[in-house]
Amino acid sequence: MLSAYIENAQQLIQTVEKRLGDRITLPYVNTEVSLQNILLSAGITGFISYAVSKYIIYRLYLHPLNKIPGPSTGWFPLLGNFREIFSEESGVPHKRWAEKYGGVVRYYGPWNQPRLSVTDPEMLKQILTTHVYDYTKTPQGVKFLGQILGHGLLVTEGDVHRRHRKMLNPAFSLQAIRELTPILFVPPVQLAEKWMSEIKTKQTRPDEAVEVVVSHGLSLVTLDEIGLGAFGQEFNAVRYDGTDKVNKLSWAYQTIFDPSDRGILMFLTQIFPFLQYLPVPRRFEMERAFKTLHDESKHIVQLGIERANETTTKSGGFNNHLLSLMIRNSDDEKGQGFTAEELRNQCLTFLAAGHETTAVSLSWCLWLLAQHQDIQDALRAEVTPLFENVNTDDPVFQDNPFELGFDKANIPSYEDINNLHLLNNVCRETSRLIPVVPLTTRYASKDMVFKNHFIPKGTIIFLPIIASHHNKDLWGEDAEEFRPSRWDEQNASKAGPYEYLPFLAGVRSCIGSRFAMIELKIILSVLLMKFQFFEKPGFVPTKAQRITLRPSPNMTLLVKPVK
Ligand code: HEM
Repeated sequence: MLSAYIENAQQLIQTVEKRLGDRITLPYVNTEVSLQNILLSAGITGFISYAVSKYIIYRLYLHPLNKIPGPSTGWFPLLGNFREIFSEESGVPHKRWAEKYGGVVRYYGPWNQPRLSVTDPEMLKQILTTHVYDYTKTPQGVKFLGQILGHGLLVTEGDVHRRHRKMLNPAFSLQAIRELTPILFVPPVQLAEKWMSEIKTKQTRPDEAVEVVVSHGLSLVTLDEIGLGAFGQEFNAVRYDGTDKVNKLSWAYQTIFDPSDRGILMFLTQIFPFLQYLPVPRRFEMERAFKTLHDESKHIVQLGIERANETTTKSGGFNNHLLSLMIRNSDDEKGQGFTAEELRNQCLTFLAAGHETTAVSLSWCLWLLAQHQDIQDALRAEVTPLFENVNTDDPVFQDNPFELGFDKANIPSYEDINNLHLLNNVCRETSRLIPVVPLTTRYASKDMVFKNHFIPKGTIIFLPIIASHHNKDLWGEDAEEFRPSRWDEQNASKAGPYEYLPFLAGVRSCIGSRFAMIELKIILSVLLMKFQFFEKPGFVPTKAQRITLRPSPNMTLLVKPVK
C-alpha cells in the first residue's frame, strides 16, 4: 500500500519536473526522504495557512463581532488585547474601552478571539434577565469554579438552577436573616479580642498604632460567620488561628486565593490551558486544598443531617440556619429537595461565595476608612451608641452561643443596624468603588441579536461591573473617589439595577446579598467601636483578580484600640 503510494508520488514528481523543464530539479538521492520532506512542507504550509486564516484573517477581519467598535489588537502577535488585560489592574482596560467606544465593545482575547465587553444597561438586562438562560457561564469558568465552589447554585443552568434557586430563596428571606442577626455578632467580638491582645503584645508604648494584617483576621471572621449563620456550626477559625487546631477550611481558602500567586505561569496558562496540568508544586498544593474543601464540606453536611435528625434540637439559632432549612426541605425517597450530594455542592458554594467576598470587601472598606479619618470618626460616632448596653464579655460571645441564647445580651437588632444612615452609605460606596466581583463572564449558548449586532453562538461576554461603577456620565467627575455622601444626592439614587450591580442583577443576582450586607455592617460596627485604623506608610496594595478583587499583598494597616 505504502510502496504503491510512493510510486504514484514519484510519477507525479517526474511529471511535474518534465513540465517545469530545467527550472527545478527535484533531488532523487533518496526518494523516501524527499517525499517525507514534501509531505512535511505541505503539512506545515497547510497548518500555517489554516492558522493565519483562522487566527488572523477570520478573527481580526471577517468575524461578525468585528462590526462592533472596539480597540485594535495589541502589538504582540496572537495575544489580542490580553497583555493589557493581564498587566493592568482588573477591569481597567474595559473601563477605558467603555469610555471610548460605548456600552458594547468588541475586543480580542488570547489567540485573537473576538469577545464582548458590555456595560450597556439594556444589553445587561437582556443577558441577566430576559434571556438569562441563553447566556450561560463559560464552560472553562464552570470547570474551574466547580473545583472551588462545587457544582452548586452558582454554576447550574436552566431548569436545575430555577428549581434550586426557588428551594433556597426562603433561607435568605428577610425573616430568616433577621433571626440570624444576633449570632453574627459572636465572631467579630472574638476577632476584636484577638486583635486587642496582638496589639498589646506589639505596642512599645500606650496609644501606639501597630501593624496588623487585617485581611487575615477578616478572612477568619467571615469563615466563622458563614459557619454559624449558614451551617449552625462553630468553625472557630478566629479562636484556633495559629494553633494546631487551625481550621482546615481556612488553610485551604488561603492557599487557593493567595494574592501573591500571579507569575508568568499564570499568564501562560491563560494562553495555553494545558499548562495547568504541569506537575509544579503550586498545582499539587491547589489539589490538596481542593480535596480539603471537598472532605470538609462532606463532614459539615453529615453533621448537619445528624443534628437535624436529633429529636430535640438545640435552642437559639440552630433551626434557622441555611443548611437546616435545606435539609428540612429535602426528601430523597420522594425525590423532593436536595440529595446529599447536592447539599454538599451547595455547601461548598456558600462557604466560598459567602466568606471570601465579604472578607475582601471589609479589607477594602477599612483601607478606605483609614484614608478618610473624618468619615471613620463619624462612622464610629454613629455605631458606638448601639453597643452601650452590650457586654462583650458575656459568655454568649465565648462558648456555645446556640445553647446560651442571646436574650440577656442586649444585642442590636437587624433593624437597629440597617437603619444607620452613614453605615449604609459607607457600605454602598465601598461596593461601588471597589466591587469585590469586578467582572464576571457569560457565554452565548446560541446565536443572539442585540439591536443591530449579531452575536454568534460561543461568544464570550465580559460584564465589567467596575466599569459601570466608575462611569463618569452617571456618577460624576469624582466617580473614582470614595465619597459616601454621594448616596444622599440625586446622581447615585438615579442609578438603575443594571448600573449599580455589586451583587449583579436579575435572576442570577447574589442570593446571599442580604446576608452579606448585614454581616458586613455588623463586623464593621464591632471593629470600629473597638479600634482606629490608619494607613501603613509606604504600603500600596494593588487590586489582584482572584475571582474576587483581593488586595495584594494582604491588606496591612496600623491599628490601635479606641480610648
Ligand atoms: C460582599 C459580599 C458578596 C458579594 C459582593 C457577592 C457578589 C456576587 C455576585 C456578583 C454574584 C453573581 C456572579 C455571577 O453570576 O457571575 C453572586 C452570586 C452568588 N452569591 Fe454572592 N456575593 C457576596 C456574598 C455572598 C454570600 C454571603 C453568599 C452566601 C451566603 C453568596 C452566595 C452567592 C450565590 C449562591 C450566588 C449564585 C446565585 C445564582 O447564580 O443564582 N454571596 N454573588
